Formats: sequence, structure tokens, C-alpha cells
Amino acid sequence: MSLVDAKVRDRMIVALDYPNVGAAEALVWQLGDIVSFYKIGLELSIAGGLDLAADLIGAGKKVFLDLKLHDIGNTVERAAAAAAERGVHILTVHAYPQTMAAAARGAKGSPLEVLGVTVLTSYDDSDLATAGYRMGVTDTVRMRAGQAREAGIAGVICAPTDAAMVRAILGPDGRVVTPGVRPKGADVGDQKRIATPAEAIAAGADRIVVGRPVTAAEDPVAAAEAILAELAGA
Ligand SMILES: O=C(O)c1cc(=O)[nH]c(=O)n1[C@@H]1O[C@H](COP(=O)(O)O)[C@@H](O)[C@H]1O
Repeated sequence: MSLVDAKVRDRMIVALDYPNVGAAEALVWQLGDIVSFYKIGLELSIAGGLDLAADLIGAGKKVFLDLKLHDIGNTVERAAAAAAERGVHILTVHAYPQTMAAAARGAKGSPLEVLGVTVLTSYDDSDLATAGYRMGVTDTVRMRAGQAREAGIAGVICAPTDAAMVRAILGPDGRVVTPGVRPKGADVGDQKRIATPAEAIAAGADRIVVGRPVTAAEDPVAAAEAILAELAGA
């Protein structure tokens, strides 16, 4: 059992970005009680991850289903209702007003937290310009955080570098979850807007998402413990 308390453990979500359920289960087994919250994203969902989500929930873990939904309102509302029905704790949608409002309707009356993905952490200003957006990262995140609040969803996903601004917009009750987290010296990979676990929490994040800093570590248990220790001190 980990030395850090359950509240701190609840702040770290480990992304199970694996090509098959067996690999994901092996990590979950290895991490045991030290990790209480797992993210199942696109790759693993396609490879049987939705059944794994049910198993994890049955085993008392929290599950973040990272499907980044964006579709017509009826489809998003029904998908959010289906996630709520399965006992999922967090579901992501892209932070478009129509999409967020639909997901809020689907999740209504359930504990499911719908989070709007503001601007992906792999994007910078020039990536947004290339994609045809008029505004840069900061203005887009600011606008989308406000629209998430208006849509009545639980909160947003943003980079740790946006977390302070987003916290000010959402207030103390809004959920601010930050991927793009890298312990000092860790490989950055394809992330562009990053900070350390302690910096993310200090900026106002409720929870951090970590994938490769744990999954690609030589010793995933030691890597997860080190991040938890950093969060405990933050
Ligand atoms: O929604 C997400 O979780 C997400 C949003 C975002 O802007 N950036 C981002 O990296 N993520 C996810 O967070 C995880 C980060 O993984 P690592 O870069 O390996 O730590 C991946 O599973 C991404 O899909």
C-alpha cells in the first residue's frame, strides 16, 4: 500500500495508452493500490478497453473514458448517457458549446463528470493558425472555459500552463484536469504545453493525467510513487 493518502492518489490519473487489454491489465496489476484512477483512451477503447473499464470500475477503481466526443447533439447526449450508465467517472468531449450542452444533458442526474477539452496540449499558437483558427491558445482556452461553465458541464481539460487562468474562470467548484505533465527531466514527446506535477497542482489543477512518464518508465511503480510524492508535497 502506498504511503500517500487516498486523496493524493485520487489526483493522479494514469493513462492506459496500450494496444491491448493484456498490456493494460499488466500495468494495473503492477501498480496495485498505489493508483486509484485510470484513463482509457482511443487506442485501448478500440482494442477492448470498454470491457476493461467495466472490470476496473467493478474492482473499485475510477475510470476516465477519454473519447473526446464531438458529434451532433443527439449522438453526444446518448453517448454521455451510456457512459453514465456504465459508472464511468469522467468523460471527455471537445469543448464546442453544442457538444458540451448535449453531454451535460446526457450526464444529468448522474455522478458522471463531463470535461471539455479546450486546446490539446500538443498544440501551440502556430498549430491553431494552421488549422484555421483566428485566436491563439490562451484566448481560445479562455473562451472555451467560459463556454464550458455556461454549458453546465463539470469542468475542462487544459494544459497545466493554462490551469491558473481556467481556475479563475471556473471558480473553486469547477474541475480542472491537466495532461501534458512531465516530471523534471522526463522526455517531453509530442507535448508542447507542459509543466511538472507540482506546478500543475500549484496552478490550480484538481487532477493530473500521466501516461508515458509512468507507462514508459523502466520501473513504473517507482515512477508513479515519485509523482505521488511530488503531488503530496505540492
Ligand atoms: O484528454 C486528454 O486526456 C488529453 C488532452 C490533451 O490536451 N492532451 C493530452 O495529452 N491528453 C491525453 O493525456 C495523455 C497524456 O499522455 P502522456 O503524454 O504520455 O503523458 C494521453 O492519453 C493523451 O491522449
